[in-house]
Amino acid sequence: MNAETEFETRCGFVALIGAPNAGKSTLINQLVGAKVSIVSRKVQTTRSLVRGIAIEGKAQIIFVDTPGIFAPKRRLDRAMVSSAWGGAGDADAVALLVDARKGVDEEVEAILARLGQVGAAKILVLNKIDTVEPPRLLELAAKLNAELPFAETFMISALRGHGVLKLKQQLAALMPPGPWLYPEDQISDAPLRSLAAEITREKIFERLHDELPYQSTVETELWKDMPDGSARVEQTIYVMREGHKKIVIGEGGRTIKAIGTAARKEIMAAAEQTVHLFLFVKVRENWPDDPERYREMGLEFPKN
Ligand SMILES: Nc1nc2c(ncn2[C@@H]2O[C@H](COP(=O)(O)OP(=O)(O)OP(=O)(O)O)[C@@H](O)[C@H]2O)c(=O)[nH]1
Repeated sequence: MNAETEFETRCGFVALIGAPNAGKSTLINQLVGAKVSIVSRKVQTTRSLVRGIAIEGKAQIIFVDTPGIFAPKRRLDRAMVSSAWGGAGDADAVALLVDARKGVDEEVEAILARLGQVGAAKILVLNKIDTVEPPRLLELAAKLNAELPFAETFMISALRGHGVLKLKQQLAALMPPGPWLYPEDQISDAPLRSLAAEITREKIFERLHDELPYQSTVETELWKDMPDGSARVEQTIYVMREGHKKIVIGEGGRTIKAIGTAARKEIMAAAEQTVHLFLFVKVRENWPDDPERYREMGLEFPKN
C-alpha cells in the first residue's frame, strides 16, 4: 500500500515568504478566514511565527507566517531573518509573495537568491493586483520566472480576496498525504497569550503610527482564569526610552486607556470570555539584544 492510498487526507506546511509589507498577514487571514496575524501599514510588524491553519477539502494546510525578510542590521533583525528561512527549509511548499505594485527591488532579489537553495516546491504569488494594470503583471511574472523557475504563478488581491481560493486549492493539492495534525476547529496554534500580546501591539501601532518607532514590544505576563469564568490578563508594554513611555501613556493616561479598551474588546472576542486587562509600561533600553526576549518570541538568538 503506498502513501497515496493509505491516507485519504493531506496535511503539510506552507512557508509564506516575502518582503515587509508584501501582504503576508493579510493573505494568511484571508486563507484561514479568521484574524490570526496582525496586519498593519507599518513595515515589519510580524515578530514571531504565527501559524494559521486552513482546511481545503480533505487537506489541512498549516501556514507559517514568516517575519519579513530584509537586510538585517541589528541582532534582533538577524534573528528574525534566520528564523524565517528556517521555516522555509522545513516546509512542503514555499510561496513567495511579491507586491506587484513595487515589483522587483533589492529585497525581492535577495530573497530570490536564497530561495534558489530551498528544496521545497516554489510558488510565485503576485499580490495587490488591484493596484496595477494586467500588462505589467504579465511582465513581472515573466521576469521573476526567468530568474527562478516557479512551479506555478498566481495573481491575487489578498485585500479583496481575488484569486485566493484558487491559490488555496492549489496549495492543498501540493500537501503530502497524511493525517491532520490539528483538530478541525483550530485556526491557530499561537497560544492565547501571545495572540493577546499581538492584539495590544496592533492597538499601539494604530494609535501611535508615527510617534513611536517599532522598537516596542508587548508581553502577556499573566493570564489567570478566575472562578467566575473571566480572565485577569496583565501585559507589559516595553519601550526603549523614557520619552516613549510618556507617549504610550499619553496625557492623563488617555492613550493607554484607549489602547487598553480597544485591545480588551478584541482579546475577549479571541478568548471567548470576559477579560480584565491590566497594562503596564516599562522602559527596557536594551531589549533588542536580550536573548531571553528572542526565546519568548520563538526566535533563535543569532550567533554572530
Ligand atoms: N491594495 C492592496 N493592498 C494590500 C493587499 N494586500 C495587502 N495590502 C496592504 O499592504 C499592507 C501590508 O500588509 P501586511 O499583510 O501587513 O503585510 P506583511 O507582509 O504581513 O508585513 P510584515 O508583517 O511587515 O512583514 C497593508 O496596508 C495591507 O492592507 C492587496 O491585495 N491590495
